[in-house]
Amino acid sequence: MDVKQLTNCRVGLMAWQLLIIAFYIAGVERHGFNIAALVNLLLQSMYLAKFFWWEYGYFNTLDIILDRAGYYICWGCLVWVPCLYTFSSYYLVAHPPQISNLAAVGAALLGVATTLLNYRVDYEKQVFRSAPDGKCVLWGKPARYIVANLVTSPGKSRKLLVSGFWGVARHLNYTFELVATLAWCLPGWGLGLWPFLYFYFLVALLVHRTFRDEEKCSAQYGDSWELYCKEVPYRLVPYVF
Ligand SMILES: NC(=O)C1=CN([C@@H]2O[C@H](COP(=O)(O)OP(=O)(O)OC[C@H]3O[C@@H](n4cnc5c(N)ncnc54)[C@H](OP(=O)(O)O)[C@@H]3O)[C@@H](O)[C@H]2O)C=CC1
Ligand SMILES: CC(C)CCC[C@@H](C)[C@H]1CC[C@H]2C3=CC=C4C[C@@H](O)CC[C@]4(C)[C@H]3CC[C@]12C
Repeated sequence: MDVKQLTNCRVGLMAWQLLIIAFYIAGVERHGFNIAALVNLLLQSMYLAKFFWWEYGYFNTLDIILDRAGYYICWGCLVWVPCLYTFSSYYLVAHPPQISNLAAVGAALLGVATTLLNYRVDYEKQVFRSAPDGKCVLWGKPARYIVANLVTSPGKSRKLLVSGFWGVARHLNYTFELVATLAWCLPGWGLGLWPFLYFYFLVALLVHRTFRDEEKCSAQYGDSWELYCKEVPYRLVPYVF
């Protein structure tokens, strides 16, 4: 049995989905139907559906490859995810959204677009890594890549994609994820800072994760990683960071 698949995917993320449905129903029972609360629920449900669609790709990430099934992951997924990740919906139960229907539709469009883009970035890497010899087409052109020698296993190498989104910035999946999260928190606009609690946490987590992931890549690929960073100089937002 895969302990991390059980804690992260089966318990943590399914609790996230069930709790936000319960919070939405509690909000409707208290204050009646509100389109902004529905947008908050539907955007997160879309994000979670996308996660389960892509779940196989998750098995190649830091959480599964690098982290052990210790306190950080177990407590994080069993307690932190159900409490903090659902917080924007929890807050709306006692404080009904104040934004207009038009603003709610705007948030919905932003959320759908950035969730799809987040998926697309992860998908491009998955397609590239599973193509024989890295031969695949991205954005209408054959994918370009750097052959990165593995310092940790001399004689072996892997390919680093420099086409498509992976040629624009080194962690564009995080950038789109942050905007998607902001979009589902927007129904709490005008209710103070609390509805955005998960968004602040995610900014800190993902900025820290860019450094953690790159430390791992630098140790793994050495000079080849430096070369990739020269080709793709920005982490999250081109020309900014
Ligand atoms: N909501 C949340 O709490 C969080 C959500 N996420 C989301 O989870 C998803 C996965 O993110 P994450 O786990 O951080 O990992 P990533 O999908 O960003 O993968 C990072 C790994 O990909 C490989 N890689 C890096 N650059 C390239 C390249 N140019 N070409 C090919 N391979 C490359 C490296 O591994 P190697 O070369 O060794 O294979 C690197 O360690 C994302 O959508 C992210 O937004 C992530 C963290 C938290
Ligand atoms: C205790 C805390 C300060 C920190 C706990 C962190 C963990 C609970 C989270 C760290 C990384 C998180 C995730 C990574 C990637 C994911 C893919 C995404 O599409 C869905 C969410 C998640 C599984 C996410 C879940 C929580 C973490 C493991």
